[in-house]
Amino acid sequence: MTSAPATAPPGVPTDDADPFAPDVLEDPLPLHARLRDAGPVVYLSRYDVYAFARYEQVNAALTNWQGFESGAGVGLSNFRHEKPWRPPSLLLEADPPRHDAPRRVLSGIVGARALRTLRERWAAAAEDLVDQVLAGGSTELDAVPALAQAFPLRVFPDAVGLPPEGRENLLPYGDHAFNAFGPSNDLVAKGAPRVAELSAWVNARCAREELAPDRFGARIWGAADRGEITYEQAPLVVRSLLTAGVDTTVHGLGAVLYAFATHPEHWARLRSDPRLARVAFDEAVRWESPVQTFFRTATTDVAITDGVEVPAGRKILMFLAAANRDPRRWTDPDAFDLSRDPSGHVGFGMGIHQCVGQHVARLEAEALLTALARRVATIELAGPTRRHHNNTLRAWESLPMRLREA
Ligand code: HEM
Ligand SMILES: O=C(O)c1ccc(-n2ccnc2)cc1
Repeated sequence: MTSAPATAPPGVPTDDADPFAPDVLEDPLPLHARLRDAGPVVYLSRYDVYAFARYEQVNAALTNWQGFESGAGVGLSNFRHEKPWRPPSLLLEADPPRHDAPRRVLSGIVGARALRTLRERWAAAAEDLVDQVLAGGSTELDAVPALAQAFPLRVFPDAVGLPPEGRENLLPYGDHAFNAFGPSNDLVAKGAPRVAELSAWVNARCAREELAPDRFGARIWGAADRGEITYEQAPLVVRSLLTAGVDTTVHGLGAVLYAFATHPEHWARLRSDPRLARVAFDEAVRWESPVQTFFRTATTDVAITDGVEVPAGRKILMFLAAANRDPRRWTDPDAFDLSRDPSGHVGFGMGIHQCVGQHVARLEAEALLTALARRVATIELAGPTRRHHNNTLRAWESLPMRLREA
């Protein structure tokens, strides 16, 4: 804690922490606890933003789209004052009414009902991948490239209808996009040299002629044929899928694999009842929160608690991960617990912007975990783990693991 700078609002505690500093990205838990304990809202003087770390305030902000808008950007940059690095998202960075039609179209294409036809195909793809990694019997591998990255890249680009060439661009493009929600720090600078090339590749893939028929991408263009969105909007909606669709699930799968590798008793439970795969994934998303933070902008003076308000035009920083471990909301929040009911967690957001891809993520996780549970008796760490730093994502760089075949 430091002395409050001039612009600190009266009655709001101040903290000069840098949530995007390497030591915090390596282990954000102490900062999350400090911010939760400091109060319902904390002024972060370093970035001139208002932080919400408790479940109550994060949930309230997520569901108050009128008071806290996305249209000025959901990163630190305020689009009212700064030019976005790319044309804003028609979903993530839009408010009603502009947000409504793109959202309706996308939820019709990647929503739970729409995915039923993919269930068997993705289950088979997961079994093939597990057969491949277990080819020589029990094995040691790095679960990040071998499973967490390999499986989404095996199923998602095909589901979108992308051509086979260049798919290796998806991960670095998404990594940069998620860094770009944060401050212009070393992580953003690291991605800068490739932004033009990666953006050009992604933008080119959004064109109708690039996309295989009757897949997610082509169906977005089909919605434009029916007048549900315009032909100008269609490629940007495809871009949302390409930006969001890989890095998120890669790190969601990394989180759930790490959770099981460090909780052998839960792996045994999953093996005895593979139906636990879906709740295990949601508990891992609560526990690890692969997407850690998002910003909003106050559209008016918004009252938070008695006498404390966020002034119009200011940015708030919602610590989804801190809310997901708030002892005011969760019993034993730091435990990864398969018996817990994780519903209500904010790892996928809440309200009108709640993750439209959550069903894709759950289906990928269910497919991979079920295939592993069938074939792998024990899963354990087999060496030092390494974090991958990103301004928004909680991620693993390396998860050395030993898989003992059943
Ligand atoms: C573990 C995986 C994932 C996590 C943790 C996650 C998390 C989130 C969160 C927290 C939001 C809310 C953003 C906000 O309130 O500003 C969100 C929105 C969104 N997600 Fe995801 N996501 C995941 C996977 C996906 C996937 C696989 C897709 C695409 C197939 C996707 C597409 C979207 C889109 C388009 C939005 C914006 C929705 C809107 O603004 O109406 N996400 N996601
Ligand atoms: O429209 C975009 O570019 C975009 C949309 C959604 C995400 N996202 C974040 C968490 N789940 C998905 C990222 C980028």
